[in-house]
Amino acid sequence: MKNVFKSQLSVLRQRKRISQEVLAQKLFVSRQSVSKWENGDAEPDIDKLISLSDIFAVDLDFLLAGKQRTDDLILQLQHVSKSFQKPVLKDVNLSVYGRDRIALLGGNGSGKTTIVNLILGLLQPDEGIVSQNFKPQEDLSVMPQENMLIESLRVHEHIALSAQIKRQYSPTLVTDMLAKFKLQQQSKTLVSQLSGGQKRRLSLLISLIRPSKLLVLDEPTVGMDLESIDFFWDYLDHVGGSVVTITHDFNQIDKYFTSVVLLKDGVIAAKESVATIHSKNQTIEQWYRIANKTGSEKQ
Ligand SMILES: Nc1ncnc2c1ncn2[C@@H]1O[C@H](COP(=O)(O)OP(=O)(O)OP(=O)(O)O)[C@@H](O)[C@H]1O
Repeated sequence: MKNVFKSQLSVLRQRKRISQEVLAQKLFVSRQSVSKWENGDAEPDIDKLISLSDIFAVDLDFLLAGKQRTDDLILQLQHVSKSFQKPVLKDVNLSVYGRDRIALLGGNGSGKTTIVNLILGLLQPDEGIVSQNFKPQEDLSVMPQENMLIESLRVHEHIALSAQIKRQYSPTLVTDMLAKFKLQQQSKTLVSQLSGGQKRRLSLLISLIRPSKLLVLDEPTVGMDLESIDFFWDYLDHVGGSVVTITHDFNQIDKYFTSVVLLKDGVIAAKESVATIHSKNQTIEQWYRIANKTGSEKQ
């Protein structure tokens, strides 16, 4: 348990943006004790473990072993196959739990968007089952790859309309969201006149108007400048619920995700928790490069 725990502790602490010092104060221990736990040189006793799971709002299983509770299952793909002119997905199994943040990885054409479309119900599997343990109309939020914005509306009108559709409208919501997403100056701009990055920001804003159990994102940071990318991941980190994202933004996967799923040749070639990868002193990019090699490249 030690190896996974030390990585979980460090990831959860950084995600909460608290220093070792502050965590130590909360637990009435020395900063050196927290440092030793994160280095794997010592382990906390059970009282401290329980306090840690409270502070990070995670289950003990998740804290110790990166495992989620099975009663928290919100989405499951079981033996899912999908073909177009040729097989794209073959017998894919994937489970998403309550606080999962899953990065879907794989080369071009490996089937990532097809999985997302199956999750969203935009496609039906040829074989197998996609079961959702939530109400899609209320609990599912999406930021698709293509811009689905209404270009003829002004930014503030679009936010107000989306909020009304999602039954979240309040007089202050539009101004609050514009401020949070740094789009105040574009409030009266026509959506058609926004830059590509501003459109992605507005898409994200709209997908987050309503809290959801599952947020699905397809290459969300494509077309954003560096400042917007940082803002995006930082903001996403404060979103409750589970997140399934297609992204190859490896630095961010290291920081913000709980597990990675690698698609190759129509199957899930590898699935691993980020804590386990870190416990082997690998970054996600290093893990991906090894796991995604073809058989002949590995020899
Ligand atoms: N509607 C469709 N009709 C025919 N073929 C399709 C359709 N959708 C996807 N495909 C094919 O299925 C394969 C997987 O496509 P998919 O978009 O899921 O891959 P991806 O991993 O998301 O790729 P990328 O990284 O390039 O976005 C590709 O060969 C693609 O051409």
